[in-house]
Amino acid sequence: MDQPGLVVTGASGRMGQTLIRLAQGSDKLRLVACVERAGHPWIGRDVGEAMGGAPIGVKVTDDALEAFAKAQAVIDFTAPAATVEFAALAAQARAVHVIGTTGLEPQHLARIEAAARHATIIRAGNMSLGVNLLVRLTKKVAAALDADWDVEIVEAHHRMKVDAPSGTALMLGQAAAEGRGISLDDARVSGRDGITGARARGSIGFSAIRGGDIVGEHDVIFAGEGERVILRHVATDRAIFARGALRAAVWGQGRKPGQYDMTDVLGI
Ligand SMILES: NC(=O)C1=CN([C@@H]2O[C@H](COP(=O)(O)OP(=O)(O)OC[C@H]3O[C@@H](n4cnc5c(N)ncnc54)[C@H](OP(=O)(O)O)[C@@H]3O)[C@@H](O)[C@H]2O)C=CC1
Ligand SMILES: O=C(O)C1=N[C@H](C(=O)O)C[C@H](O)C1
Repeated sequence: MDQPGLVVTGASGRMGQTLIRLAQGSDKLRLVACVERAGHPWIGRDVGEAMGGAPIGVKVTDDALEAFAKAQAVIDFTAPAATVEFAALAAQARAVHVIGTTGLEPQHLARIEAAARHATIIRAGNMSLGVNLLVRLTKKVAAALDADWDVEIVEAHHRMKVDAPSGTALMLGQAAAEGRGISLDDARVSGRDGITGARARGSIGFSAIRGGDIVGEHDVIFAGEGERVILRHVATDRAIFARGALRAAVWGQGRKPGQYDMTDVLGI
C-alpha cells in the first residue's frame, strides 16, 4: 500500500522548510502538496526549487482544501488564524491534522475542539521528545515539592518569535500546576515590571527572552531556601520538532477522532 500522503502548510516558514526537507527522506509518508497563503511568491512553484534546490515534483498551492483532499495527513506550523481554518478543512477532508502552532487563544482552542469531533488532531506546543519528557519531570518535581519552592519558567527564542510565553513554557507551567493540584490560570504571573510587590506564594512565573537565532531554551526553576532545582531543555536544531510532527502524522493514521498530544504519540 502507498504511504499516507502529507501536506505541509506554511511551506516557506522556518518549520515549513525543515519539515519539507525531512519529509523527503521519509519512508513512512509521501509529501503530496505544500500550502502557502494567497499571493505568496511561492504559489504555483515546485517547492524544491522555491527552497533553492532541485525540483521534487511537489507544488505550492493556496487551495488548502484541494491539497488536503489528496492527503491523509496535514502538518501545520503557521499562525492561530490560519490553523483554525486548516482544522475545519482537514476535518472536511478526513485528514489527520498535526498542529504545532502556538499562541492559540481560547477562541482558537474552541474551534480546534469543534473540528476534533470529526477529525484526528494531534496538538502540542512542542513536538520534541526531550521537552515532552521535561513536561513529565516537571509534574513529578512539582508534586514532590511544596509551595515553599517558587516555580519560575524562563524561556528564550529567536528575535522573530511573535508569541510569549512560548507554547512550551505554557506546557511546563501547566505541568507544574497539575503537579501541585492548582489551576495555572489562577497561579500564572507573566513579565514582571515596575513595583510588583513581593512574590505571591504558590504563583508560577513566566519570563521571556527574545534575541538572535535562539532555537528554543526552557528552564523550570524550583527556587527554595538555600537551594534551587533547575530542569532545562535546550533545542539547537528545529529538526527535533519536525521529527516529532512527522511521527505524529504516522501515529494518527486510523485513530478515532479526538484531540491527542505528543505524550500519546510518544507513549510517555
Ligand atoms: N510545536 C512545536 O514543536 C513548535 C512550534 N512552533 C510554532 O510554529 C509556528 C510557526 O513557527 P515558524 O515556522 O518559526 O514561523 P514562520 O513565521 O517562519 O512560519 C510560519 C509560516 O506560516 C505561514 N502562514 C501564516 N498564515 C498562513 C495562511 N493563512 N496560509 C498559509 N500559510 C500561512 C507564514 O506565511 P507568511 O510569511 O506569508 O505569513 C509562514 O510561511 C509558531 O506558532 C511557532 O511558535 C515552532 C517550532 C516548534
Ligand atoms: O517559535 C518557535 O521557534 C518555537 N515555538 C514553540 C514554542 O512556542 O514553545 C516551540 C519551540 O520552542 C520553538
